[in-house]
Amino acid sequence: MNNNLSIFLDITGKKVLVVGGGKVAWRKVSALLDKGCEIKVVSPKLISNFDSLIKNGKVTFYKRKFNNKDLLDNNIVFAATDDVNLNKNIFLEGEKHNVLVNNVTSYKDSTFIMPANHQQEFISISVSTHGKNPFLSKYLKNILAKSFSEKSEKLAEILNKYRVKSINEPCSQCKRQFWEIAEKNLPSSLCEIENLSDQHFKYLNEILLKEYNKIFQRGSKHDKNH
Ligand SMILES: C[C@@]1(CC(=O)O)C2=NC(=C\c3[nH]c(c(CCC(=O)O)c3CC(=O)O)Cc3[nH]c(c(CC(=O)O)c3CCC(=O)O)/C=C3\N/C(=C\2)[C@@H](CCC(=O)O)[C@]3(C)CC(=O)O)/[C@H]1CCC(=O)O
Ligand SMILES: NC(=O)c1ccc[n+]([C@@H]2O[C@H](COP(=O)([O-])OP(=O)(O)OC[C@H]3O[C@@H](n4cnc5c(N)ncnc54)[C@H](O)[C@@H]3O)[C@@H](O)[C@H]2O)c1
Repeated sequence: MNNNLSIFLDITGKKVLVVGGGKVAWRKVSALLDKGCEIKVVSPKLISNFDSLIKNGKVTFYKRKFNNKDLLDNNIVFAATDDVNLNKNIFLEGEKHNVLVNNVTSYKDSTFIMPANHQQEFISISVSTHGKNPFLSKYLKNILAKSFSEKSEKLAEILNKYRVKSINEPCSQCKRQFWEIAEKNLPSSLCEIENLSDQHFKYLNEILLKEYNKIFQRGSKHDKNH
């Protein structure tokens, strides 16, 4: 087993430093773009992918080697250099100052690791092998991404309607009952979701609406009587 906690972290307003300016640093910066955080890169060299980001102010670049003081003013640091010892040192310094460090050359000397991620409007898919096999994470994520296409988004859209509708309903037992019935009426595999036709979606929506009205009318009577 491992001690990793899977979480989705809101990084709006966070100060993020990427140490290194190669291909891996670029991948990490790409994942951070448009997430509302402040991105700085420190590295003596940079690949040209960074040029436009620096020009349009999305990334602040410091053309020099990392020094330990760089850690102090940041919430999250990516140690993405090709120097294994330096990356480990950045992690150890981060531990001292409670800064979260992702070390791209050692999952053991990291506070957190990045999963392979595929993001859609309603659904995100993240796969990790607890640091053991990033190729496998990427491979599985790509397979899953194909299955989670517009059909699962459409399903999410329908189900979200009932989530919004029921969120302020006082009867939590009714909510549980509604989602149990919903589950019974849903496909039981990704493959079946992919095969849903517009007619199926229409039918599903009709069933859910009928069940919703039945359960919550029953729910309000239940509340009045007790
Ligand atoms: C998923 C992804 C997310 C991302 O980076 O955003 C990610 N690595 C990706 C790709 C990838 N990485 C590597 C290859 C070449 C094949 C191979 O060597 O295996 C490929 C494939 C490719 O590039 O096609 C090499 C590699 N990676 C690490 C080491 C060092 C080590 O093993 O300790 C080495 C050896 C370096 C060397 O030998 O020189 C370490 C890590 N890589 C992780 C994440 C974390 C664990 C994730 C997990 O739990 O599975 C962790 C621990 C730390 C971290 O970086 O967060 C991203 C896919 C993005 C996408 O979806 O496209
Ligand atoms: N975690 C992953 O997903 C993953 C994937 C592939 C490779 N890797 C490993 O990650 C490392 C980086 O890979 P890359 O392809 O980006 O390498 P790279 O050689 O393209 O880039 C290394 C960068 O580190 C910078 N650097 C070196 N010393 C520095 C210092 N003292 N301060 C600041 N920056 C410094 C260099 O200027 C360069 O920009 C390699 O060791 C590689 O084996 C990790």
